[in-house]
Amino acid sequence: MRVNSLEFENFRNLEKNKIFTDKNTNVIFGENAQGKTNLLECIWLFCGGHSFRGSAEKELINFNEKFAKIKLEFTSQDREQNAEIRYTGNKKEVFINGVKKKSGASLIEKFSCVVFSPEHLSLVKAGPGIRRKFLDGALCQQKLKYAKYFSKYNQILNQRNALLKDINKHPKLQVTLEIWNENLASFGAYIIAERIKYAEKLKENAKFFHSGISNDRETLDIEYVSTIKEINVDNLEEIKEKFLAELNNKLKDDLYNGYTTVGPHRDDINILINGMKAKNFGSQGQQRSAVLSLKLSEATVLSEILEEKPVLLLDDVLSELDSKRQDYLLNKIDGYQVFITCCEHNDKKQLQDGKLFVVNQGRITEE
Ligand SMILES: Nc1ncnc2c1ncn2[C@@H]1O[C@H](COP(=O)(O)OP(=O)(O)OP(=O)(O)O)[C@@H](O)[C@H]1O
Repeated sequence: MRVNSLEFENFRNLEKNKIFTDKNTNVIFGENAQGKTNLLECIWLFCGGHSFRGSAEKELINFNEKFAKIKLEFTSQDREQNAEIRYTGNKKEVFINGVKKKSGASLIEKFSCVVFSPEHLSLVKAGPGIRRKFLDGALCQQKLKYAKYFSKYNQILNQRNALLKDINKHPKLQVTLEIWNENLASFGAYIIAERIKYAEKLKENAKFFHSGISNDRETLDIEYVSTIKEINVDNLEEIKEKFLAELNNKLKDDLYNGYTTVGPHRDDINILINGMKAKNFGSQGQQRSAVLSLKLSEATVLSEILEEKPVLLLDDVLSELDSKRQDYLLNKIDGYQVFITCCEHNDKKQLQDGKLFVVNQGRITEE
């Protein structure tokens, strides 16, 4: 998959323009607050979702204007296609190959990107909730069944937690707990198995990318850590039984706390560099490299599903990385079209092949 050109009018601070992109690497260079991230965001919106900065649609329109228009010409499955999004207030109209679509969701099947933005560093730095969200987000996108089971699991979990609180006041209610345990364990077993399988795939690819970024100096490992032990992903019935046993073991704790203390909602993934937890022992550069490797790995797994490589949008990845790591990101990610922002002159000089776009107060020029 690749972007051929991008056109925008009244989009954030970007001056009306049409740019023709390189099929491999595109460096977006400029000082702070010039519009580099706005340009990546503009491409990202064609994936059908919302702004990766969580902005409302009307915030995408230039402060002084009433509408914005963005247009993408891209190649997917060897076919040249185009998509256009028009924003008026909080209203959005989507056109694919000139045909108006009912909703933005129709873009999802047409165009895909994987984005890295500095907020993704929380994958290493923050608590387990962010890492679970990373796994669940990817799996919900890949498998409808996962999305359904995940939503069911959370409903049942909320109901079980409410019941735990009620039992403290009305102990007779405890007999009704069994049915919630049974359901929680059924859906939970599937979630755990799918997450472990996905984490395994991520691990293999992330190892490969991290060894490239670090010039073979570091080994990255990812391990799924479950509150349910010794799991065989091919035996859902067995996982369910183990989950049920664990729910019974922890019943006293759960009643005391008023919430469920075991299950996939309490699981995590460990991200290890050279065998040590990146969160506790990794340098800034190592943590950034680990997250990048994870995101590149996510893109590889997605490529297998799409049978085509998604476009990579890398926002502000080069800072805190030494020149060898930067060289890998600028010149050695094979087969992907990459858009990468930077604000240091030395960083852009490392680009061996591809296009360089300079952003100055929203005006984009090709150098
Ligand atoms: N709707 C809008 N209309 C006009 N300007 C906007 C709008 N939304 C954001 N901006 C402006 O865009 C600029 C920020 O652009 P952007 O986030 O792309 O910066 P950047 O070049 O990526 O900077 P940095 O290197 O600091 O990350 C800000 O000056 C902001 O005021």
